Amino acid sequence: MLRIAVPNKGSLSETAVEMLAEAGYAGRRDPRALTVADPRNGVEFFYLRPRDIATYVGSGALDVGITGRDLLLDSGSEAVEIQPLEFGDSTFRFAAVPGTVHELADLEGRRIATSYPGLVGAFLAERGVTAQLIRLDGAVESAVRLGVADAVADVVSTGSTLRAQGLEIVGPVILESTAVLISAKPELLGTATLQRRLQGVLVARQYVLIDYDLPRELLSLAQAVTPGLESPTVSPLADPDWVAVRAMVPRHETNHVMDALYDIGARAILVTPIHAARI
Ligand SMILES: Nc1ncnc2c1ncn2[C@@H]1O[C@H](COP(=O)(O)OP(=O)(O)OP(=O)(O)O)[C@@H](O)[C@H]1O
Ligand SMILES: O=P(O)(O)OC[C@H]1O[C@H](OP(=O)(O)OP(=O)(O)O)[C@H](O)[C@@H]1O
Ligand SMILES: [Mg+2]
Repeated sequence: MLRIAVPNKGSLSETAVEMLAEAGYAGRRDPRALTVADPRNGVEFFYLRPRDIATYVGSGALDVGITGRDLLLDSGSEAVEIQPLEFGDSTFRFAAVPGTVHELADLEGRRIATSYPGLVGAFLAERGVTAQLIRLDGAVESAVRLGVADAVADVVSTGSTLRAQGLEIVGPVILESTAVLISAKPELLGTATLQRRLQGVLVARQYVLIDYDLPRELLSLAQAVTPGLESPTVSPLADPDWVAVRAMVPRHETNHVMDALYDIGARAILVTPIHAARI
């Protein structure tokens, strides 16, 4: 049984659980359950705090896990990132009251509040900056106004939490984070299947199938617009001068592609979602 750690709360939890369901795995019937066995798929799920997942996976107690890149690096765990999962994107930044900090060097000797002291400490040490890290559990943006820190280092998504506390982003990007699959033993039996299934979910989310009919003589023009992954499927129609074409297209390009195909001379252009994929 492959033992898989899944975030039980927080920003990453809902999408992680959805992705696993789309990948055909069993989920929790009881939302408070801490474990779910899925013998048919040869896996067992452990629902854990996202911050703890890298620790469990790094120690070998669990085989793979879903967590944030920032949380992985902060933990100092032995686990490594084996696949980005294309959700839970965030940036990790310093912030301070406008006019007080202009560049990284201005943080020298200052107090920086953060829930990610491992990540921030390593970043500062690599750049030769010595600061006092104030470790807080959350709502770190309040720390400056309340006088326990001179700056903060935290997850930024829209930036509205920072602004509401009278702070602005300062200094370099500490990290671009995203949800990732992590493991300390990626060669373990079953990990590759999990990865392929999750990749299938990503492909199904990113691509659609496009079908259209086309005068045969225009095929090379249309093929340039819809090259597909390998190459498009081209099938004969009853009318020997026409062909039917099928290809995968990035979802966000769908309408541009349909316009371009129509202009070339394609007709009966149909788009359908991909339910599941194994590439
Ligand atoms: N808007 C966001 N706020 C916080 N974390 C986010 C956000 N968007 C993505 N993330 C990612 O989610 C992970 C943090 O999740 P975690 O569950 O620890 O904190 P949380 O979502 O703030 O939940 P809570 O603070 O309620 O426990 C990090 O990897 C972080 O980069
Ligand atoms: O840039 P924004 O879109 O405002 O989002 C970022 C904020 O959201 C998170 O806080 P959360 O609500 O999880 O509270 P916490 O600080 O207690 O973790 C994060 O820690 C930032 O404070
Ligand atoms: Mg939070």
